[in-house]
Parts: sequence; C-alpha cells; structure tokens
Amino acid sequence: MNTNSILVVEDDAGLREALIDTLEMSGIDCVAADSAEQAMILLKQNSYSLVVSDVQMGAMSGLDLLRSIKLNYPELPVLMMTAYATIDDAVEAMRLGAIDYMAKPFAPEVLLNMVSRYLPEKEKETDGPIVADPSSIKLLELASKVARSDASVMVLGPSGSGKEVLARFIHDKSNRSDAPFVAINCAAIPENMLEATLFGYEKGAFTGAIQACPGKFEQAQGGTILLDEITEMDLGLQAKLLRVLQEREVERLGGRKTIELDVRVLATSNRDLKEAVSENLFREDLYYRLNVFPLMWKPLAERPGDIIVLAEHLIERHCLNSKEPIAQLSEGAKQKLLSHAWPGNVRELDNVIQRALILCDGNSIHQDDVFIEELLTVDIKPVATPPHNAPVYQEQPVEVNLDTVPQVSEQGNYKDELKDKEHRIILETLARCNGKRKEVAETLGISPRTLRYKLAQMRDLGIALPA
Ligand SMILES: Nc1ncnc2c1ncn2[C@@H]1O[C@H](COP(=O)(O)OP(=O)(O)OP(=O)(O)O)[C@@H](O)[C@H]1O
Repeated sequence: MNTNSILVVEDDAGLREALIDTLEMSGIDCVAADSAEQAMILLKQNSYSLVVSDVQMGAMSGLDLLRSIKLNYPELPVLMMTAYATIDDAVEAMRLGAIDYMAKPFAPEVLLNMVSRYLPEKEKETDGPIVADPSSIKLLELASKVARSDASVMVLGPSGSGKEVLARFIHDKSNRSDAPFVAINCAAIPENMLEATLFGYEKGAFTGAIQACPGKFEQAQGGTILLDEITEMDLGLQAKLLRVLQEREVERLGGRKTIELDVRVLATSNRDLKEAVSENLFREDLYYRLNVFPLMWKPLAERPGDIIVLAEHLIERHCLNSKEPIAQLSEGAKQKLLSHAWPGNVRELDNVIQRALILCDGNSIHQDDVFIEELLTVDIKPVATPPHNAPVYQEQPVEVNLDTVPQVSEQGNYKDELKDKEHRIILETLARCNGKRKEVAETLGISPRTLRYKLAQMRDLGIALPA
C-alpha cells in the first residue's frame, strides 16, 4: 500500500463518496472505510499517512477510533470531521490528540487545504537528474547557473521527460534549498479549488471555513513554488496569478490583508507556449513574466546518451526499494533500449524497467525481458463528416498506445476495470478527434478541465498520450 495514502472514515455513503471523489480528483490516493470497525481492520493491513474520520458513527465512534489510533499508531495524524452542533466533540478530539478538525458542512476547498497541510510530502524518488548525453549535461550546467539567481524559470519538454526533476534540481542548487519546495499540479486540482489552494482563505470564506488556512504560496515562503502544467490554468486565475507575481504579495480568499511574499517561481508546461499564447489560452503578459529563463528537455530519443545511464539508475532505485540485489543489463537488452523511440520519455522507460525486473530470472536483464509494446496505430475515422465545402486535409492518424493502459487484474477488480475502460475510451476518442482536446471533451460530454485532469492522471500512470 502506498504510504502516502489517506484513510477516510465516514458512515454516510453520499458524503464518503464526495470526500473520496474530491481527493482522487486532486491526485491524492485514498481508501474509504464505512465504520470505525472497518477502519481498524484496514489499519492493521496497510499503512496510511493520514486518517480523516467522522466523529458520530455506529457502535464505535470516531472518538473511540481516535483513542485506539493514538494507542496503536501514535505517529499517525488524525483529522476529525464534526457537526457544528457537536463542537464539544471537536474540543474532546483535539484533547485526545487529533491534529485538527473540520466542522460539517464544509466546502471541498477546506478539505483539500487541510489535507495538503497535514499530509506528509511524498518521498523524493530521485537524488537529482541523471544525465550523460552532451545536450543534457549542458542543460544541467545552465540550470545550475540559473539556480543561483532568483529569476523565474519555465521548464519545458514533452510529458515524462523530467521537468519536475529539473525544477527540484534548481531549488536544491539555489540558496533557498533549506527553505520549502512546494509543487502544485495546476491540471490536477479542480478549477474552482485551485485558487483557494494557491492563495489560501480566511475564516468564513466558504462553508465550513472555520479557521483561516494559508495557501501554497505562503507555504513556500522563503523557498520555491513549482506551478506544474501552468498552461492548464484558466484565464481568470492566470490574471490573479499575474497580480501576485507583480506585486509579490498575496491576499487570501475572503481576506483584506495582503501578505508579502518571498517566493521564487518555477513553472512547467508540455505545450508549445507561444502557440498557447496565440490561441488565447495563455496570457502573453504572464508568459513574459514566467519565461524569464526557459530550459527545455529534449525528447529522450533525441538524447540517446541518457538512455542507458537512466535505465541503470532506475534499476538501482527499484532494486534498492525492494531490497533485491541490483540487476545488470545485458548487451542485447541495452541495444533494445537504444533502438526504441520512447514516446513516453523517461516515465515510459521507468515502466519498461519495472516490467523487466519482474520478468528477468536471476540477476541479469536479457533482451527478452525488455518488453516494449509497439505503438498501435488506431486509424478510426473522425466522428463528424466535414461539410462539402470544407477544405480536405490529409490528417496523419494519431498514434495511441492502448497497450500502455494497465490490464485489469484477473480477479476482476471492478474499480480498476472501470478506470481501464475509461482510459481506453479516452485514447480511442483522442485518435478519432486527431488529438484535438476540445473536440474530445465535447464528444465525451465532459468539460475540457475534467478531460485535462483525467489526461494528467493517465500520464502519471505511464500511459503514453499523443502530443
Ligand atoms: N534525468 C532524470 N534522472 C532521474 N530520473 C528522471 C529523470 N528524468 C525523469 N526522471 C523520472 O521520470 C519520471 C517522470 O519525470 P517527471 O515527473 O519529472 O516528468 P515531467 O516532464 O514533469 O512529466 P509530466 O509532463 O507528465 O508532468 C519520474 O519518476 C522521474 O523521477
């Protein structure tokens, strides 16, 4: 079980589902329990980073659960949910060792901010970018120089190429390295919650906002904030962000006081930024403010010198994690890695390596253990036929790799099966619509925003998406 996952304990099925949806939509792993008793069983089976629990439940109450957790797992933080009428319970919960409480009803923003405040940072997966190709070495040298300044940096490159890794490297090499590095994925947080997450809110700003909560900018005070996938932010919020960057101060939602900021801003995007500006998807003034220093990863296939060192690094990382001896790559395996085009870049390489480590016998990875699915070309005709007089373009069929969609387990896990089907439908619709995101959203009847965060989740699972 992922140790960065949250256990949500709530006996009201509707509320439980809403809590889980809000957390999952924001890319946070969580598991639901419908009673304190079930939570006790789950706690014995898995480890969690945070428990969010209701107080009033069946035979065993949330306070009983809290007592038991403090006895058996004293380090595990517990966040309680109480009804307004039972504020005494909240006081009792704090006395028993809860880290905080939320008074029902509360807005999703309150849940997300509380969780982001108390959920420990995910452990870093890497000690820094691993490179050997001359172009990547140059990029790192440049990044080290830029790190020493306070300039805003835009890290560009295709999906999975290592933009977040490079952003962390810049922070680590800067004189802010002892201060926080706070990353926020603008594509993953639902649109209406992103503003509160970035800027924080004052008491009373929403339902359930019983206390003020600092946003990500304030959490990054003295350090660095990474605005991941910045081009996915809507235009209204881009305007507010621009103001914060210009004034170097933030105003929490529902507040009047301004808070001075000393935060360095890094941003990433896998889009062509100029194109996003010309399509009016990204503000030109924000582009110039953030793009003071652009750094760009090439696709992995265009820096072949990195492939083997990265593969060896990933093997070492996974073998150390599973406490296995470090496996070696055979010559044949190396040749196979070098001859692939890596449309999913380093993230795809990581998936291939993880598979190879499962397939290989003994301590050596052979050519046949390197299992690379060939791209499937899904040549599906567009849904709508163009009008008579429309210019006829010969569009290249969009390549989608349905094989990178993880297969459903044989035991028939319906939740996984549903996700698997959803991923396949999205990939097929992308192919039908020749990759046009707006058309895909319309065809599927979902908002472009919903499509964007579903795509972001798919990327995180290592599913190769057409550019
Ligand atoms: N040069 C590198 N050295 C070590 N690990 C790397 C390197 N580049 C990428 N990785 C690993 O590959 C994975 C993807 O990297 P990362 O998340 O930084 O990519 P990204 O470009 O930000 O992706 P996305 O556009 O989808 O957000 C991570 O597990 C990361 O640790």
